Amino acid sequence: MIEIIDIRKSFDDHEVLSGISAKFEPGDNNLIIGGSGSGKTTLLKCMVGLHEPTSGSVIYDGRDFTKMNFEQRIEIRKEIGMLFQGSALFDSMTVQENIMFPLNMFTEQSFEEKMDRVNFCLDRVNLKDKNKLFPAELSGGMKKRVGIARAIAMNPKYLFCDEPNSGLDPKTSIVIDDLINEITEEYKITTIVVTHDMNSVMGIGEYILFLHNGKKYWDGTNKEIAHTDNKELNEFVFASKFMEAAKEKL
Ligand SMILES: Nc1ncnc2c1ncn2[C@@H]1O[C@H](COP(=O)(O)OP(=O)(O)OP(=O)(O)O)[C@@H](O)[C@H]1O
Repeated sequence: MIEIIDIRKSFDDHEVLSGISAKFEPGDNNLIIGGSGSGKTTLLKCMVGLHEPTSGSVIYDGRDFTKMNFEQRIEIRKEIGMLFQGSALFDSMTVQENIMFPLNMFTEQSFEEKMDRVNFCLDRVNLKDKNKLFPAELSGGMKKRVGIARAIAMNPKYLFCDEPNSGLDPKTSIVIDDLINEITEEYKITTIVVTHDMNSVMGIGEYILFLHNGKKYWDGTNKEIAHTDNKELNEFVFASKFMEAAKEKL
């Protein structure tokens, strides 16, 4: 479980996160949603240590990450998998080398052990035998799947995904959502997904944290979201005529 307590973040005098608290449970797809500039990516970066919060705490299963020094944080970093926006694969490396990268960085495993893990992860994301391809030879959806394979290579307890569906067609987006959902349940990972994709919200949002202007405006489940009277959330989720009409049936 990851708990964030009263997270604040300012850049110069501009406060972009104003006291966010939430609990993200293992085995659940935890989604952070909100309009552009609402602070989603900044919150995610504060959680993994890419930004230091101005104040507040990030607790990983009882361990206060915010109080740790660089060395102490390494242990938690090893337990974190990240799927970055745009997949962030190394273009000069093959699929296999990309997935092996964290194993080379963080483990003392033999080459055979690492190969076993690479092949297991590739199989898990339905990319068996694609080891030798380079990122330029993959479709957008395949790149995301390689990104997921790399993110789970270290068998993470925590998985962070920053807009996993950006740039994908609706059908491929659902494939990626389903994969994240399956992996989360199967390995009881505490998964946190930053998204603006309404299909994801409705499809896999077991816990949804809605940010607006750097503040927590609402949290709840995808079942509850259609029945909220929160004005800002309604305007965000049901902005399109299609979603407005769909709401009646939810
Ligand atoms: N490194 C930075 N320095 C200064 N301001 C920043 C920095 N990073 C983010 N911001 C500001 O913080 C606010 C929140 O940005 P953030 O990227 O977290 O929003 P977001 O909800 O992820 O947006 P989007 O959906 O467009 O990616 C914005 O006003 C942005 O300009």
